[in-house]
Amino acid sequence: MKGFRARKLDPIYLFPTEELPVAVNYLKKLLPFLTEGLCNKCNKLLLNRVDLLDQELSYQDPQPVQVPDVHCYEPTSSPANEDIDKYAYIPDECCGKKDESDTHSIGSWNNGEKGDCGSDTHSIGSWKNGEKGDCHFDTRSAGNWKDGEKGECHSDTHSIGSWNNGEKGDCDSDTQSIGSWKDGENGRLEPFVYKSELEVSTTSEASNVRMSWADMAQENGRLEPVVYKSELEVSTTSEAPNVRKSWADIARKNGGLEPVVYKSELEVSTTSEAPNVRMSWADMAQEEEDELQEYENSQQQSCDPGGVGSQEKKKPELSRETREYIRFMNVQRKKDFVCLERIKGKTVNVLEGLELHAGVFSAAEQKRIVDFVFELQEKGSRGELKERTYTAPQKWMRGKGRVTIQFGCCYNYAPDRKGNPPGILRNEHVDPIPNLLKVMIRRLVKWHVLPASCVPDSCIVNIYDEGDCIPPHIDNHDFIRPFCTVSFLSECDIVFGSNLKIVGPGEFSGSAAIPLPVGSVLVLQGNGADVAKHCVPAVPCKRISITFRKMDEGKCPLGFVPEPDLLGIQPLPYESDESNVLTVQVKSLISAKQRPVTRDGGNSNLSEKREGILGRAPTDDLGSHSEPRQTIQGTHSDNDGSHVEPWGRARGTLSDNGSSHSEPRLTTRGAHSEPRLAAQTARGTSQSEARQTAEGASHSEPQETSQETHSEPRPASIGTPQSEPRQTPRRTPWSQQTNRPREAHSEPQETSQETHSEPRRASLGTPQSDPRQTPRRTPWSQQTNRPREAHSEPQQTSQETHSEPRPASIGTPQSEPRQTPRRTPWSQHTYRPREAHSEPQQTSQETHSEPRPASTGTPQSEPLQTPRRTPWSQQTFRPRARRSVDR
Ligand SMILES: O=C(O)CCC(=O)C(=O)O
Ligand SMILES: [Fe+2]
Repeated sequence: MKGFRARKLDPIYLFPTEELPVAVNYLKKLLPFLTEGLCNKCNKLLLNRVDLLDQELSYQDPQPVQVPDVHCYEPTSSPANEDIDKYAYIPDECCGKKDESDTHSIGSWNNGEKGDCGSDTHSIGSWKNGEKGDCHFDTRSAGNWKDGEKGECHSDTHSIGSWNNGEKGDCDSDTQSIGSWKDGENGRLEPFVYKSELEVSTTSEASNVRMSWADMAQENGRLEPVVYKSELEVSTTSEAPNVRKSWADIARKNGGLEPVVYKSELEVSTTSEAPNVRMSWADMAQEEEDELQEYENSQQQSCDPGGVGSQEKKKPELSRETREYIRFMNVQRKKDFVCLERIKGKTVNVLEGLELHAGVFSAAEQKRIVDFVFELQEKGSRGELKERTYTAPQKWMRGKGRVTIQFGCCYNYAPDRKGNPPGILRNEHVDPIPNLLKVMIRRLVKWHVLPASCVPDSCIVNIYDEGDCIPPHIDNHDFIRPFCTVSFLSECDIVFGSNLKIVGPGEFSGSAAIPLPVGSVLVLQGNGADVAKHCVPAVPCKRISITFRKMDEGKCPLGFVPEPDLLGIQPLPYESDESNVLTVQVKSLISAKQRPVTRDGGNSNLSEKREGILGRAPTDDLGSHSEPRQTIQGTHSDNDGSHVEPWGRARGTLSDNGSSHSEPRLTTRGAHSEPRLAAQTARGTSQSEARQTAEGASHSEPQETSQETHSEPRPASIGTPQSEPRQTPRRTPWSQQTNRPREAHSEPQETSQETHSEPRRASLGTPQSDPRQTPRRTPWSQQTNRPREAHSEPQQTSQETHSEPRPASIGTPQSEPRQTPRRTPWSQHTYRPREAHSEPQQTSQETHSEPRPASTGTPQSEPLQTPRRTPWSQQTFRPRARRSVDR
């Protein structure tokens, strides 16, 4: 302690005192890096210094560490405690609570060969460095260091910046972690983002590409007719998949978007492989009379002269009711997600119950909502919201999590220092749901996104800065199902699986990665909500999500009064037959609209070629796109391409096109078109039955079981090269995702590796040589459903495996030494069956090795440090490759 005090002038003391505990904690966690390559002496010296700091801190603040409260931090009375509160220090020790839930860790680091956590682990900065550091029970750790051979965790884990860095750092559980290690440039909500967006949007080249809602949104109200025109043009082109550039795409560049980028997007967008259906929504975004616009008008009558408001003041030709109905009918709904896992000997579609709805919020609406969220954030940061409403992580801390703003109830994602369990804190109060968000709720119910029986009465706004994440978790059952989350600003993946793994700081791998398009609504229920955990790995650029949930009646905050204007919401009538006047009217309007326009001036029947945000659209009429929830179930089991189930046809198309893809998984492809039935059968059989199985088993089962559990059967034909050497997870685009069963047992050994090499998005068009340290995203508009060039990547089988189709035009140099994850457009994702058991190692690994979208086109030899993502359209639910992050 003496020596320590003598070093009081060390730079470490430039830190505010209250920040030291976290700094020291991080230092401890970073020790493996800091000491790597050092001689013993230096190593010891460094260790001693950190240790001294630690001792000093203990001396200064003997407070016990607290559990991280990811979404809802405990208020504290002192700055020092505040830090602790927010980052939840918990002793890293097994406390014997084997309730398969909630591991709360901050910066935990499993560094052993097997870093599996089989239980409820609450750790902060725990460091498992041994070969076995197994803990199959509730472990609460803070900054501990375990030298075990296995540090396994099979449970609900809430971690902040946790990092499993061992060869097997499996966490098959609910992990609530805040954060990736990132430079907490917190709250970079500078207006210039918008400015740059605006700049871009006004460039001539950009205008044509911007047909997405997001594109329009960035116009900040200046929705020039030409934009709509171009949107329409684009949308009618047959192949141009993606013109949609999100604000975030632009925003992330912080103003640095070169026109050439847009140009290339345009080029891509005009290529004709994938039509863009979104223009219809965009067109409809002009709905000045819709609810959101009305809200806008009522809230800011004086704002935006010449902007969206005035633009849209043009006299609508149709009644508001008709226009709303058109929009409603154009909502694209994907409800057939499939990712099979083997749980307790049964095959379970862990994505059963998930739905993705696109086109629910127009670009203009998104813009309003995002602006409103930023206003809320500012209010919160100024202390103008209730204490528990607004929570912002400390800016100086990497992996600090994200800003959260809660309404309706205070939700404790993890036990807090007061000992409150996860769930709704009935004695805490937050602000009521703002009007605009209530408008959103009404939209969600009216448009059949959420059932009228489940009108949300609470919500949480998540504001992710680049690098922020939400760790694996299952939403607490204080909220009933379904619930949903709406995405804004930028697309990102949400990863699902019964056995999610921590791959690195803010990086997680799982069975399936689903891209969340800007403006989309993901509905969670069934297995997708309760068997699979979900997480959002560190986002490549700023993102906002709003999660709407209805509280269980018995769990509402004391004194809670339901919002009167959320009562009695009536869903719009939906009738698939011609008896509904609106339906007829809308259909004729839409078919008229679709017919003529193509970008090149030719005629094209949009209905034949367009591709929706959720994948390739069915070739039939509107009904295909807009079928409400009730149609889903029946549709799943049959693959007849009926328009009740639009995506079945979409998948068929993809399968058919499989041969055209340059990706080497010919077998897989072949398998795609053929085994669909099998897949669906599997799905059908698994859903009801499997859920029960999975419910009890998925979260906390011991390893032996889990091994079997997770080893899924798959059609041999879909074999993914077992030998793939990939180091990091990759994602495959959505549009290529099919509902085929994953391949089981085809993989030789270590599951985990594959596991971690899972879903990724192959990069499109992002310069590989890019010196940036942070992930770049490829503009939506560049995302195409073209097969990526196969074998262009330097390595072996895996390469093949992962070389999925990608837009040739957007080809990214394969040899580039990328450091950060890249994403591939979801339009290329396919849900192919995962390959099971192809991995070389032991059972436990298998246990945790989840299905992953086979990769796509990324060179196996790539020195990636972080997971890469593969475009949606290329995504398949193949078994994940073993974890790629080798130490
Ligand atoms: O940000 C997202 O899309 C997911 C949010 C989420 O999982 C949650 O709020 O529980
Ligand atoms: Fe969630």
